[in-house]
Amino acid sequence: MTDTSAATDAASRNRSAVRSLLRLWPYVRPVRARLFSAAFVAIVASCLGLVIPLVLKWMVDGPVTDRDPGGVWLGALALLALGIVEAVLFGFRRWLVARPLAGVEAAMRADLYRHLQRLPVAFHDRWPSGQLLSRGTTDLMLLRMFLAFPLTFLLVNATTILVGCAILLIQEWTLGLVLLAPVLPLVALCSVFEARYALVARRAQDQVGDLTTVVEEGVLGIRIVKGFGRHQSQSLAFRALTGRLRGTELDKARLLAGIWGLIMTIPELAIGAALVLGTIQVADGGLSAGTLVAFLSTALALRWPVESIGFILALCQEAGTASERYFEVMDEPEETEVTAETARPERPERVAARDRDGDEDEGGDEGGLRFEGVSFRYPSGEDGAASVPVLASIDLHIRPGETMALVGATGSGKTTLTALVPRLHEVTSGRITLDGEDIALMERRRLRELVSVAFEEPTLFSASVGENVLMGRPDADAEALDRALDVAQAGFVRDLPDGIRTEVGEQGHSLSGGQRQRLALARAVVGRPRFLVLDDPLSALDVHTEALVEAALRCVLRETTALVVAHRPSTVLLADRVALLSEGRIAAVGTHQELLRSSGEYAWLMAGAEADAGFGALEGSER
Ligand SMILES: Nc1ncnc2c1ncn2[C@@H]1O[C@H](COP(=O)(O)OP(=O)(O)OP(=O)(O)O)[C@@H](O)[C@H]1O
Repeated sequence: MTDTSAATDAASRNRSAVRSLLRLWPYVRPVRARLFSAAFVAIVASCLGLVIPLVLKWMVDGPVTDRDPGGVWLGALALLALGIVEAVLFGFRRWLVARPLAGVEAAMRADLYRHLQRLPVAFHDRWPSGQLLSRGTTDLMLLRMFLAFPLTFLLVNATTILVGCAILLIQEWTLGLVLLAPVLPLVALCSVFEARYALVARRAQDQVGDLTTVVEEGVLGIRIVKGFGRHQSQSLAFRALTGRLRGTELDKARLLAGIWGLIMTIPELAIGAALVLGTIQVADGGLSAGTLVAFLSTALALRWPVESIGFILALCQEAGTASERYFEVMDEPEETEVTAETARPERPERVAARDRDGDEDEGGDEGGLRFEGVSFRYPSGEDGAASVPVLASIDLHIRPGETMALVGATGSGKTTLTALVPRLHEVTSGRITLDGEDIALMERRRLRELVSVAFEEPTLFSASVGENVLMGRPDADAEALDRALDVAQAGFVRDLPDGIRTEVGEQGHSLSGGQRQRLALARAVVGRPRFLVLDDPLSALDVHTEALVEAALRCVLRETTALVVAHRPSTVLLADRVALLSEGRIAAVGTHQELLRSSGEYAWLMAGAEADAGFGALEGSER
C-alpha cells in the first residue's frame, strides 16, 4: 500500500470511528444530564486551577514586595482553599458519572447478548466466538472508560487551554504569542498520530479477539489437548498469537511515546523561550516580577491539559475502534421474523379438523411435514466464493403421524435437511410446510412450539438436570418431566446426588455422552410436540440402552410426525418408511424391506451398519 492510500484509509477510518462513537448517543441519552453536569463540574475545577497563578501574582507584587507576613498567610490560605475545592469538585465529578456509566455498559452488553441470540445460525458459523466475547467484554469496558474519562477531559482540557491562553494573552500578549507558536505544528502532529494509531488500535483489538478464541478452544477442548498430548503445539500457537499482540502493543507504545515526547518537548521549548524573554523584560523594567511569575505559573498549569492530549486522543481512537467493532455485530441482520400481524393465520378448516380429530388430524395430502422442491446451499465464505448446493430439489412428504427415517452416507446432507425444519437455516429455494402451512410464513415462536429437535451432539447448559429438560417446554409439569425422562431411559438422574436438581456442570460435562444424549432426547419429547426431528439421537448409547430407548420412543412416535436421521437398522425399524439421501438428493423412498431390495446403496449402507452393530454386540458380550 502506498503512503497516500494508507493515509486516505486511515483518514476514512478516523471519520468512521467518529461516526461509530456518535452512534453511542441512544445509550448516553438517558444519562446525558449527569454526564454534562460532570463535565461542567470538571471544567469549573480545572479553571479554578488557573486562578492559582493570579493569586501568586497578587502575592508577589503585593505582600511579598511590601514584606507583609499577614498578606502572605492570606494568600497561602486562599491557595489551600482553591486546592481543596478543586480536589472536591474532581471527586464529585467521578461520583456523578460512575453509576450511570456502569448502567450504560450494562445496557449495551444486554443488547449485544439479546442480539446474538437472535442472529441466524449462519452468522455464528461464520464468527469466531472469541471475537464476540472480546466485543462483549474488553470493547464495552473501553467504551465505558471513554465516556468516563477521555470524552469529558477532551472538553475540559480544550476549555482550560482556551481560558488559559486568554489569561496569558491578557497578561502579556507578546510572551503569550511565543507560547502559542507551537499550536499549529502540534495540531498537525496530533492528526498524523491519530490516523496511524487508529490502524494499530484496530489491529490490537482484533488480535485480542483471536486470542480469546484460542483460549476458549483450549479450555473447551482440554480433554482432546490432554488426550493427544497437544500441550506443546497449543502453547506454541498461543505464544505465536501473544507474540503478534505484543508486537502490536509495542507499535502502539512507540507511537504514544513519539507523540508524548513531541507534545512535552515543544511546549517546554516555548516556555523556555518565554522565560528568557520575560526575564529580559523584567530586567528592563517593562514587566513586573509578579506578572512574570503568574505568566509562567499559568503556562505550567496548562502543561498537563496539553500533555495529556496525546494520551486522550489514543483512548478516543481505541474507543472509536471498540464502538465500530460493537456495531459491526449489532448491524448484522437478525433472523427475519414473521410477526403476529403478518403471519398467515391457521386456516379455520384445519383448526376445526384438529379440534374434531384431536392431535392425529388431517390425513390428507396437505398434512404432515412436506418438503417441496427444497434446495439449500450454505452462505458463501469470507472469500466470497459461492458455496456448492448441499441439498437439491428435495421433494419429501412425511404423512401426519408417520415416522420417516432419513438414511444416507456421511456428508450427504442429513443434518442440514433436519436443520431446515426448525429454520436454523433458511431454504435457498422451495418450501417446507407443516400441515400445509409454509414455515417461512409462520411466527418463529409458533414454529418452535410445533417442532422439537434433538441433535447428535447433545448440548446441555450449566443448569440442573430438570432445567435442561424443561427447556423443551418450560410450562410442563412434573408428570410430563417424569414421562420424558422415562421415554429417554434417563432414569439415572433420580440416582444423582440431588436428583433432577443436580447441576450438570458446564456443557453437561459431568455426565457421560450417552447420558447427555438421553437428556437431550427427554428435552425434545417433554412437550409432546406435533413434529419431532431427531438427528441420530441414539448414536452414543450401547445396544441395550438403545433398545430400551427405542421401545419407549415407539410410543412417542405414534403420537407425532417425525423425521429421524438413522444410521443403524434398529433405529430405521422405528420408522414407517425410509428416505435415502444421496449427495443432497432423495434417491429413494419406501419401507426398509423395499429399499433393501430396490436400492444397492441403501443395502450397502445398512449392511455396513449391521456389521458394525454385530461387532459392537460381540464386543459387548465378550466383556
Ligand atoms: N456450517 C456449514 N457451513 C458450510 N458447509 C457445511 C456446514 N455444515 C455442513 N456443511 C457441509 O454440508 C455437507 C453436508 O453436511 P451434513 O452435516 O448435513 O451431512 P450429514 O449427512 O449429516 O453427515 P454425517 O452423517 O457425517 O453427520 C457437507 O459437505 C458439509 O461439509
